[in-house]
Amino acid sequence: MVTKLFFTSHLIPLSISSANRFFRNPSLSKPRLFPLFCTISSTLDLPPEREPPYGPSLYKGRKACHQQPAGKQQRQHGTSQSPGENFQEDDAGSGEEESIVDRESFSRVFDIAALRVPAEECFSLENRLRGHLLNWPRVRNIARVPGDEMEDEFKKILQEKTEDVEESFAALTRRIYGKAEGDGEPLSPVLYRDRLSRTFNSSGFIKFRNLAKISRPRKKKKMVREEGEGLERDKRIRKNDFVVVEVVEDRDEGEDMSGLLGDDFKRGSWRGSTRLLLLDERYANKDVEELPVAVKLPENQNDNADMVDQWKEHIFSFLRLSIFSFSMGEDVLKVDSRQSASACELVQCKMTLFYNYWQTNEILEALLPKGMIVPTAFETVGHIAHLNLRDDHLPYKKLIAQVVLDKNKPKIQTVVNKVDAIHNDYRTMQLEVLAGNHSLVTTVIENGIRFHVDLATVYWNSRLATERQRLISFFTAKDVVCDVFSGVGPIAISAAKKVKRVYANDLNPSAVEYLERNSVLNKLERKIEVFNMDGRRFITSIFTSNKVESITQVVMNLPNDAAEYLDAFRGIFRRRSKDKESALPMIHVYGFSKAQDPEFDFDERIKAALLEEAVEAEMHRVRLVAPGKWMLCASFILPERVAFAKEC
Ligand SMILES: C[S@@+](CC[C@H](N)C(=O)[O-])C[C@H]1O[C@@H](n2cnc3c(N)ncnc32)[C@H](O)[C@@H]1O
Repeated sequence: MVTKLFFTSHLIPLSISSANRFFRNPSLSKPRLFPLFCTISSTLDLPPEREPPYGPSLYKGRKACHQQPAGKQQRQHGTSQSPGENFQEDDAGSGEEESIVDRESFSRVFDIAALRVPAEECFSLENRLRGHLLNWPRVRNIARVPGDEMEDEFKKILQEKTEDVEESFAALTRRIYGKAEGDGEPLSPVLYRDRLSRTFNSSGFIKFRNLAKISRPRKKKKMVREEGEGLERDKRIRKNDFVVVEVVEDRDEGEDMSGLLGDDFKRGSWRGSTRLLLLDERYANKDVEELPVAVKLPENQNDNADMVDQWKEHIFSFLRLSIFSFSMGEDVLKVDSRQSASACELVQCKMTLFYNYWQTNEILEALLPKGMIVPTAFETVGHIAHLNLRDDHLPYKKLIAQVVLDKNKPKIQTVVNKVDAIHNDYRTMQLEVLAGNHSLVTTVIENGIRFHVDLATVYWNSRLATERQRLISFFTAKDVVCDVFSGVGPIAISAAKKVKRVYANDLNPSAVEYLERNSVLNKLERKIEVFNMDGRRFITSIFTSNKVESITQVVMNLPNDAAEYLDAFRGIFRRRSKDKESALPMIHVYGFSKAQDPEFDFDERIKAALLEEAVEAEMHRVRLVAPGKWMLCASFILPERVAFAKEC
C-alpha cells in the first residue's frame, strides 16, 4: 500500500562556512594556494530580506547526504552509497581528471508531489494539468522511476479475467520458473537462455557456440542502492543524469517484494506501466484537499461550482491508494475490485538535482566571494576555451576554469587564460592552461573550411570570422589575391576556394607550416603559393616578379603595423612602362585607432606611409577591440602615382 508521507518545511537556506568545502582535494584548498578562500564566510546564505527564489536554486532544497569516499570498497561489498558520490565516481571511472570542485556539495534535494498515472494516459493528463505541473528549466515534468514499466507478458496475464486467477498465476509461475516443459507456452528469452545454460556444462558451449555470447548479460548500468532517512531505494544513475526523481514510500507498510521479480520490482508495477507527473513546487507536501480544483476535478467540470460532491467522489477515485494486493500465502494474485484503468495516485517524491544541473554562473556565484563579478564569457578556438580573467579572478583561476570545463564538455577540453598582452612579432598569445588537457593544437571550422591551429605558436582569432567573410565576398573568380600577413590562412585559404590564385606569406615559420597543412587539408594546395618572409620584402619581390601583372587584391591584416608597410608599394611599377596595360591592385589594409575620429586618423596614417594625398580609401569599422579602440579596414586602389613613383 502506498501512503503519503509528510515532511516538515525544507526550504532552509544552506549556510556554508567556507568555500574550501567545495574543494575535493584538501591539499588544493590550503590557504597557500587560494589565500582568499579563508576569508569567505558564507556563499549560500540569502540576504535576510530576500525570499528564496521560485524555481530551482542552490539557496533552496536540502543538501544530499553523502557517505564519503571509501566508495569503491563500499560498492564492492554492496553497501549503500549516495547519488552524488556515485555520479562522481562514474566520472572518475570514465578517465576524467579528479575535479578540484566538490561536485557533491552542489547536490540539492527537493520535496515534490507527483501524480502517479497510467503510462498511456500521461500525455493527455499532462495537457490537462498544464499550469499545475513543475515548470523548472531542463527538468521534464513527466518522470520515470525504476519499476514503472510492466512487461507486456505480465500485462496480458493481469488483463485476463479474475475468475481465471489460478490459471493466470500458474502461467505466470511457468514463465518465472521455467516450468513450462511441453505445455506449449514459450519461455521468455531470459528464461530460455537460463534453461540452456543449466542444460549444458561448460564444454556444451562448443556445441552451442553462440550460447556464451547470448548468455553474457548486457553490461548493466551501475545500480546504486541507497539507504537513508529510513527509506530504501534502487535507481540507475547515468553519467549525464542531472536529475533523479525517487518516490518516497513507507518501507514498513506491506510486504517487501523486492527481489521477487528482479531488483526493479516495486508494488506499483502490478497496476501496469506508470509515469509520474511532477506537480508544481507549490504543491509539495500538500494534502489532497489542498490541491487545486483543476487537479482534482474531472474534465469539463472545472467551472461548475455546484459539483463539489462529485469532486469529492472524484478525488477518492483519482487518488486511490490501494489497487492490488498480493497474497504470498495463497499463491494467488488478487486484483482489487476497485481497480480502474485510469486510477491515479498522489505520491511524494524526492527530486535530486546534481552538480551537472546547475549553470556556470550559479556554481561560480556560490564559489566566489560575495560581490565578485562572475566570469562566464569566454572565446572558443576548437576545443579550447579562452578566458580573459581580471586580476581579482586570478586567485580563483583554476576553480573558474574547472567549472567552465565541466559545464562545456565535451566540446571544450582545455581551458586557458591569457597571461600577458600580445607583444611579440608573430602575434601569438602567452597562454596558461588552467584545466583539461594541455594540448593547444586544435581544429577550427570556419565558414565550412577546416583549419589546424597550434595556439601556442600561431595567431588565431575566431572573432574575425565575419570580417573575413565580408572581405572575401568582394572577391571574384577572376581575382588573384596576395595575403601579406596570412597566418595559418583563414583569409588565404577561404579566398582560394573562390579566386583564381593566392600568394600567401607570413614571417612565422610555424604559421607557414600550418598554412601549408591547411591548404592540403582543404585540397587547395594547387591554388596557393606559400612564402615565409618579412611582409615588406614579400611585397617588393612579388611585385617585381612576373606574377605582378595578375595580382588584383592585396590583403594586409596586421592591424598594429600594416599601415606602416604601405611604403613598400612606392615605385613597385617603376620599371614598367605606363603605357602597358596593368591593373592597379586593390589594397585592404587593417589598423587600430583610438582617435575621436578613427577613420580620419587611419586615413592620415595611410597617406603618410604612401607619401600620397590622393588616396580614396573606403573605411569599414571592423570591431571595437577595447573601450575607445577601433579596428578598421581601409580599402583603396593603389594610386598610380605611388605605384610608378621613381623614388622609394
Ligand atoms: C594579426 S595576424 C593575422 C593573420 C591572419 N591574416 C588571420 O586573420 O588570422 C598577423 C600575422 O602577421 C604575421 N607577421 C607579423 N609580422 C610580420 C612581418 N613583418 N612580415 C610578415 N608577417 C608578419 C604574424 O606572424 C601573424 O601571423
